[in-house]
Amino acid sequence: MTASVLVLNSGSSSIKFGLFDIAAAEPALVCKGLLDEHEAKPRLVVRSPEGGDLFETRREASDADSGHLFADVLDFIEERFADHRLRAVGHRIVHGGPDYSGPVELTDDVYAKLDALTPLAPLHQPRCLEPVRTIRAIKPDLAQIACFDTAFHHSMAAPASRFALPRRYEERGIRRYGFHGLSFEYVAGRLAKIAPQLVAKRTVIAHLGNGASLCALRDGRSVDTTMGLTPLDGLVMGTRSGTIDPGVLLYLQQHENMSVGDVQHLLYHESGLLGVSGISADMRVLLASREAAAREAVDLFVFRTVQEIAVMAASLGGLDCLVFTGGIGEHAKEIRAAIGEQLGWLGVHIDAGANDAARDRISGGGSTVNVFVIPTNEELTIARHCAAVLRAK
Ligand SMILES: Nc1ncnc2c1ncn2[C@@H]1O[C@H](COP(=O)(O)OP(=O)(O)O)[C@@H](O)[C@H]1O
Ligand SMILES: CC(=O)OP(=O)(O)O
Ligand SMILES: [Mg+2]
Repeated sequence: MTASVLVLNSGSSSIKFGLFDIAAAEPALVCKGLLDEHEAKPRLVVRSPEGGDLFETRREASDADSGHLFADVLDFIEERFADHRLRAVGHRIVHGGPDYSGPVELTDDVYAKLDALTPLAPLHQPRCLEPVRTIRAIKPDLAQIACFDTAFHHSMAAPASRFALPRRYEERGIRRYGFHGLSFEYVAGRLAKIAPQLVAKRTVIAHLGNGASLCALRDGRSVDTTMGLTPLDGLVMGTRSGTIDPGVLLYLQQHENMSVGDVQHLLYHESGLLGVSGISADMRVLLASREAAAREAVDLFVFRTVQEIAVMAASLGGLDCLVFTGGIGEHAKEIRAAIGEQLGWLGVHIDAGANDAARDRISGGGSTVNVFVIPTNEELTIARHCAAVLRAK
């Protein structure tokens, strides 16, 4: 029997999963898939590592909570990969709060602590935790392991981690945590393989997806990031505002008759690319649109990303390396080109041909900053953590 782990990656716009063989030191992908809840009949798709179709099923909307779809995934794996022994399910958990700087087994106590962090990631935490409960109900003896978006940033110290609030709030855990850590960890590892001479250099990784954030790294460790207590801070995102004058929130509540819940909904679900364009949260749609408002939303996304890259460079005292990742970072060459153009003053020069090809290094000869595109792999990071936890058991 081959030992394997199932990895679930619940993001704000997608639920991805992967089955990994963990017999060797490096986990090997056996199959991957997607739970697509956006269509009328939610769909489960499973593919081979090369992308070939292995399995697809749809559920009637009335019968389509993701619990049922997770049960379908487990059934499929048991049937199709009968020679595998599933040792654990690894979960991407967005918020780990102050307590977790590494992966941890999901006991009832841990689950309760993570559930209590829901107000700090209302868009994500319930989606991350729901499959834990479903799988516990179906397979109570199967180990489940939490891997946190926040863990990679535990190396971040004051002043980067601090808000300018009275200190008693920091004592209660109100500080900057940062997210997308599983992605930053993977990309930093890949960069160390592709360009080992750059590990000690001043690096910014731009994870630009539906959620988006930057990480400033020194010696491969996070020293600053654009997200804070919640994944609402920093860059413009699909439906999230990113950094906003806190006075706006007070004004909306005091003078626009909005409740706290209304403001939360506005900032998490109605803002960002969707709010500014009035068209879509999807960068592909905006880039293809001829509407002025679509262009303006894209311009604001680029402008804020450029500004924050400069902020990260200030935290590092300069910039030697810039890496693009995430759905937009990996696929939207127009966005990379626009960001590169506006960062010329910082020594960034992106080669147009290399940018089109989008493989590894995309900086031109005259660039003092090494620019890369590195596709992220949060699932593999989780599989590695799970394998390490199981080995230590
Ligand atoms: N070819 C592409 N061109 C431009 N944007 C793209 C392309 N492919 C994906 N994207 C964008 O990537 C974003 C989703 O990023 P992704 O990292 O997959 O999301 P999530 O944060 O849910 O994991 C969407 O805005 C989507 O439009
Ligand atoms: C933390 C976060 O924003 O995640 P995602 O990009 O999956 O929305
Ligand atoms: Mg994501």
